[in-house]
Amino acid sequence: MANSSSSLPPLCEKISYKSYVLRAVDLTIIGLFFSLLVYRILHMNQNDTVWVVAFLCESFFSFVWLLITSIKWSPADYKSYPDRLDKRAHDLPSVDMFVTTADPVREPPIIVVNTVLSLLAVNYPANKLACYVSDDGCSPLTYFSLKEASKFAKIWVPFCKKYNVKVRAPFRYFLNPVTATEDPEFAIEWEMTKREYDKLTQKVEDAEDSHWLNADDDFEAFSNTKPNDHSTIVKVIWENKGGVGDEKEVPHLVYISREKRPNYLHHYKAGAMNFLVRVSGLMTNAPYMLNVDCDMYANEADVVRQAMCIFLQESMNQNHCAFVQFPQDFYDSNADELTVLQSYVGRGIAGIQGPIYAGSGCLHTRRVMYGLSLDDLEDDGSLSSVATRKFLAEENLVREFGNSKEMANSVIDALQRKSNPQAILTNSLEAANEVGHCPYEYQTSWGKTIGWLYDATAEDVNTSIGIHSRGWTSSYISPNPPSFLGCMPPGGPEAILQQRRWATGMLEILFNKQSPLIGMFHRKIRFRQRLAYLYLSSWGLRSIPELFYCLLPAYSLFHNSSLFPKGPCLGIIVTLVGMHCLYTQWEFMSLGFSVQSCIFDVILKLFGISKIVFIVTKKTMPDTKSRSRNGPSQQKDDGPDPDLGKFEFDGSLYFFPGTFILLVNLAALAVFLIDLPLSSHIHGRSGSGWPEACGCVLVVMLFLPFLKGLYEKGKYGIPLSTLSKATFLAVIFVVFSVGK
Ligand SMILES: O=c1ccn([C@@H]2O[C@H](COP(=O)(O)OP(=O)(O)O[C@H]3O[C@H](CO)[C@@H](O)[C@H](O)[C@H]3O)[C@@H](O)[C@H]2O)c(=O)[nH]1
Ligand SMILES: [Mn+2]
Repeated sequence: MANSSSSLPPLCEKISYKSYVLRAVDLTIIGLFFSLLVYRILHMNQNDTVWVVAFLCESFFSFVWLLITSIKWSPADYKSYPDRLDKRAHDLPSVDMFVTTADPVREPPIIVVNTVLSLLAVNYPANKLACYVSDDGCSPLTYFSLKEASKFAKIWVPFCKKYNVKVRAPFRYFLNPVTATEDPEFAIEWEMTKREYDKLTQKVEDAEDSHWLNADDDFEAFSNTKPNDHSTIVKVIWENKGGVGDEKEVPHLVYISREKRPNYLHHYKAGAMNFLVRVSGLMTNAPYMLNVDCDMYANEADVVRQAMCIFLQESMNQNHCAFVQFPQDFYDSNADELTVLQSYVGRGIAGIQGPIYAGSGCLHTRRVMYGLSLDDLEDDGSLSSVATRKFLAEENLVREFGNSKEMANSVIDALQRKSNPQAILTNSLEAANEVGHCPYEYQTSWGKTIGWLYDATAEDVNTSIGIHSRGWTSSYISPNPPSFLGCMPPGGPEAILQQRRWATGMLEILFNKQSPLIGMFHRKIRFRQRLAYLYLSSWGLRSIPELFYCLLPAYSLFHNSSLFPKGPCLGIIVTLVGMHCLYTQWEFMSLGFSVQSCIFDVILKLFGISKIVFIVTKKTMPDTKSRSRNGPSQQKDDGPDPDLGKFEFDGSLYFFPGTFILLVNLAALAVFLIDLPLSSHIHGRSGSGWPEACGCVLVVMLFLPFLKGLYEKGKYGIPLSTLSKATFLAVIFVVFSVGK
């Protein structure tokens, strides 16, 4: 492992992005919020309900801004130097790589195949890697595709290593044709590899509607199964037995699907992750575990080495890093908001106790996942005597990790940092099946204190709090080019469904036993880290004051009451809004995004809160095959897709609040403009006026995609049913606000 001589240059460096200008801006905004609140309190008795509601909303926004300022105060991340790794570490630690998939329709197997291939081909000793795919869909098609992929891997992996290919997901790699200047030997191999990849995609495509299933014994396990009703399936697709030539370059590949029965809780992805942890523990028991969603391929061959730079360096510094998180980047452009959020908020949190685990693109340490606290370790990283007694006693092992002797042994090895992988993977098949049974976790600590935690749909943030609460830190590295790329649903129903799942999942955390609200001052989580979790978990709640605030300007116009301060104090709110807009614009633009993209941000946040199940988001990929058939000459002139980034609507209730807000504000503006010539005579100084009208204009601008949706047709237009319901409610709203 790492050699501790300190004369060598470090494997990684912490980079601080502290900026006094940004701090000043953040503090000024807090100051403005504060003045506004004071003004509202001083004038409370001269104004009516609007004033009180505005005061409440603004108090909430001020609090959120306080949290944001605390988060962004000292941003940092790590830069790693993978080139230095070979000199430092003679024997790199092994890594188990996990991929989760759940639905062969929403997550087409060819996407899973590409992710798996990109992992099998990473730049790391093949005998130190193993790839496990968990399939919650129990799909023979996925299994078949992976089998075919493992054959192609014997061509693909050596090809990538020979030519030092950067992007090792074939569907991305083959987007760029070979250029004429390339070495002829390379060109021939490129053509050959591409042909094989095309064959693979063809086979996967054809398999969708063929009936080979019954003919092949290997698929027997899948007969008469339903995704939510079947026994455990564990299949070693490819075992790296050392061997010679190309074969020894391909790491192990294992397909697993845990038992499911309709009357058992399966805990979605977290349940799948815990099964992955157990099966890999039985088979290879690597000290590190990389996990990605099935659409997140490794975009950079050195990913694992980059993370190792942190782990191996940290262990020398006694810095106790539990996991290394890469940012979630996307190859389709539906995720601008998320990218911006990660860049500022992500790095901010990374500078406190370490980034929050984001569910994908992360390397975890197995020991930490087995529930260890920082206190359980001696300085040299071995278990303390108290921890040894606590964790390694046989009855404890059974109680915590379940009733499997093999599992208990593998846990002991892992906690004591002895890797002891199985000489022959298939020897562990029986034990692996056993730990996949529905009742296996019953009354154990899986999902409670061990592994991925269960009591929230946002299992990532929840698990992350658990780790930070035990005193561990984590590290964030965001190399350029990005290490992992995934896909995001386009703006519209799919995106809102996803955001709603996130919002509710995080809200569950606010109220579960790990809540950042309770126990603010005990446990080993740092205070500002807790504030960061509070910011994230209360994210969904923000929609309520935001919704009210969007209706206030219109209400005040109808009701002729003033919403904003009068006279020079109006300057407070103008500066506040102006500064905030400019600031957000700057954040987006400095990362190279357009102005429009930040508008989606606001809109997507305005939607519902209720309990929700984990509906897997739909994944799509660019069509490499049709491109290649057109020949390289036509590749470049694919103009920009005119529908790209357009907002889609459907008849669901999600679009109702947005449409309603838009209509109310448009109506208020219309009334204001008609009334304008008269109003100066009728209304006194206390009523509403231009500032409130400007407020309405601002709201309409925020809802620009909805405004466009009023005119567009088809899926880009707001459906008539939503429109009529929203109109109906808007009329009631107008009558109510005028009448009082
Ligand atoms: O019952 C389930 C449901 C989902 N998944 C897998 O979980 C992953 C994430 O699901 P996806 O629908 O892509 O959700 P996203 O919203 O895109 O995922 C983000 O948010 C999730 C939490 O809400 C995290 O788990 C993810 O890692 C994070 O990328 C996918 O690989 C799924 O196959 C399962 O294995 N079993
Ligand atoms: Mn996803």
